[in-house]
Amino acid sequence: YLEEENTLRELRIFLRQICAKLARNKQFYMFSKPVDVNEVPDYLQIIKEPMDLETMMTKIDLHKYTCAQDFLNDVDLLCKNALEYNPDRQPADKLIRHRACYLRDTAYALIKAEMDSDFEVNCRTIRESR
Ligand SMILES: CC(=O)c1nc(NC(=O)[C@H]2CNCCN2)sc1-c1cc(O)cc(O)c1
Repeated sequence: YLEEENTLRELRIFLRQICAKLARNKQFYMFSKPVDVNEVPDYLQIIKEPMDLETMMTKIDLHKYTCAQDFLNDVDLLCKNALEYNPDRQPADKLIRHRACYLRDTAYALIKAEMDSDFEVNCRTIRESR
């Protein structure tokens, strides 16, 4: 009903700002679009549920997120995928793992800093009621 739609609209506007800010960061370039299987051919054999910032932006527009935690669950998935696909101690893997953890921690910090906690409680209530 109307108040709920206003709340969810405000959530989408907020999440688009967070997602755009993450996508602007050059360090997160490799997380900004779906993994290119030509670049990493074995990726889909190892990672069963890929996630990236462009897909998350599309999910916002498709009203797939009804609270900030739903969005952060996809941030966690993106990060977990990078840790699983890059387990080695070699520098290339360690750098990608570091950037994935930095992206995750940045997303949580941005949302905690910029989101009213009772706004998120309101969103969770709407999510539970649907
Ligand atoms: C996103 C991700 O997790 C990713 N991981 C990689 N790991 C490696 O290449 C490691 C794997 N272990 C052995 C040494 N190489 S490349 C890569 C990636 C980077 C892009 O610029 C675009 C893209 O679509 C995917």
